[in-house]
Amino acid sequence: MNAPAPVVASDAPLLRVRGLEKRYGARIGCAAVSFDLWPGEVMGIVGESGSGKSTLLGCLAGHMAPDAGEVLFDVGGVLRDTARMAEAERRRLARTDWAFVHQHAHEGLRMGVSAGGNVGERLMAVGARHYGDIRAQALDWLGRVEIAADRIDDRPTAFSGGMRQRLQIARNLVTGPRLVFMDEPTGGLDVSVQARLLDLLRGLVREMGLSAIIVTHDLAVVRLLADRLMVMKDGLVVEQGLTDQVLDDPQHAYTQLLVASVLQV
Ligand SMILES: Nc1ncnc2c1ncn2[C@@H]1O[C@H](COP(=O)(O)OP(=O)(O)OP(=O)(O)O)[C@@H](O)[C@H]1O
Repeated sequence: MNAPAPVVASDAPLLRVRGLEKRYGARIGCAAVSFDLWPGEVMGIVGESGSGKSTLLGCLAGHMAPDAGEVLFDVGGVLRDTARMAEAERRRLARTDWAFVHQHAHEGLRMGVSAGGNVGERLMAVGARHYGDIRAQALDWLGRVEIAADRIDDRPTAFSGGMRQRLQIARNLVTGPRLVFMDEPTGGLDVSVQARLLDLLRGLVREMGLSAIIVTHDLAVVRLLADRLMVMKDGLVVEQGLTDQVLDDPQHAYTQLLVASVLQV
């Protein structure tokens, strides 16, 4: 008989990860990753290229199956292992409770559908049916991400990189997800566009009390957005703690190097 699922109190974490490991043949993608994410908390994951950030995010978001460990998510007050639940149930969670903001906006948008449609179809996916309400909410969200109302019928192909990324954010947040995964959300954009997007994200995170996990190689992003920080190297977590603490007083030699290399720029 299966052991009963642990019932969690209201002060329990939203996400509990224990001993997570993913290998690609003999190569480690990530290993021995453990942490708790609390409601309303933003965690940044930083590390050099190949350190395992995307692998970890992919395992957390259910895009790939870990080889070992648990990814426990609070579903109705019960911590459920999302890595081992039925595919249909995980897909439902991905639609209702999670959001995923890709680095490249085109991966998270439907390029052949209007801006309003991109936002509206997510509402329809969670049951909205009234056209007027859907359009009104889409319009409201376009405004929140600073896209002019008269662009609602334009396709994202007619948008700039920064606008596309803001549209992807609107599409992801319109349904009020409980956990948002972001993979280099400001990567690949001009510096001035990055700054504006970062400002916008910071406003939304605070206003909505978002719980989020943000992968980035940019320490400015975590400094602005993340309450807590996890530093990865060669697939392992070498340091984690409060963002300011880790960046201002890094303990691990690799983190010291990372912080120093940014200061020199
Ligand atoms: N599909 C794959 N097949 C084999 N090895 C892989 C695959 N994907 C990733 N790896 C390896 O796993 C390790 C972690 O890669 P990962 O992409 O997670 O790192 P990352 O920190 O996200 O890097 P980047 O910042 O460049 O995206 C690396 O050694 C990488 O070569």
